[in-house]
Amino acid sequence: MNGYGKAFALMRDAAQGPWRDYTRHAFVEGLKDGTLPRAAFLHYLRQDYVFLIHFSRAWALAVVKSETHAEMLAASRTVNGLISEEMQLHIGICEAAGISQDELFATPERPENLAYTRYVLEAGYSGDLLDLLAALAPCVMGYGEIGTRLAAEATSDTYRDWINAYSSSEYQEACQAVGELLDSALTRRLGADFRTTPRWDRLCQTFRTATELEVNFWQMGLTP
Ligand SMILES: Cc1ncc(CO)c(N)n1
Repeated sequence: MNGYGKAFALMRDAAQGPWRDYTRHAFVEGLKDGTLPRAAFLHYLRQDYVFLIHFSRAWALAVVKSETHAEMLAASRTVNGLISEEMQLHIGICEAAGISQDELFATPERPENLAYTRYVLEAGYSGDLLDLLAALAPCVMGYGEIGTRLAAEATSDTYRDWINAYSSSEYQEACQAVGELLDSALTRRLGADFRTTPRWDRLCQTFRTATELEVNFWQMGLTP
């Protein structure tokens, strides 16, 4: 399961344990077999809507931290995809469940949620595009992997809309574009042998921390 680029595969392999905890979390398995309680799913979705607000801000910061037109284009496309596609999924599912947009927008942010997005934003504020992308990659590609696997393995249609959104060709193409952006940004700033540079280990550490914060986010989802 790959196709999201060279650097992503290396960072994921360096964070194997947390990556497994993230992509195979009990919450994910509940989406797969339909045993996840509806209340937990809706609670998660409301928190995730708030997450996506700050996540979009972090991708907007990637436009600010870009050094080429191609980087700006890739980052701004991701901002647009988040705001015009992914957040619409949340609004639509919540509306169908009787949660109005006003209620959704007024969702109080849980600390696990806040910790994650502000960690990502801080990586970008105090670092360069590489620090920011290392913190952003687990979110984008993790859901890409989860979506692909669940589309193949789901034994229930209960959460099919959610699974379809993240296994869709649009979302998968977005993951591939972010993978290419990560590879090219690394090569531009650190050279083709970016793995052998002093910064590489720190970037892998940022990727690992963001992955651990994803695990906490699923755990929060299980406790409405
Ligand atoms: C917590 C979280 N991580 C990643 C994604 C994918 O964008 C999401 N919607 N929510």
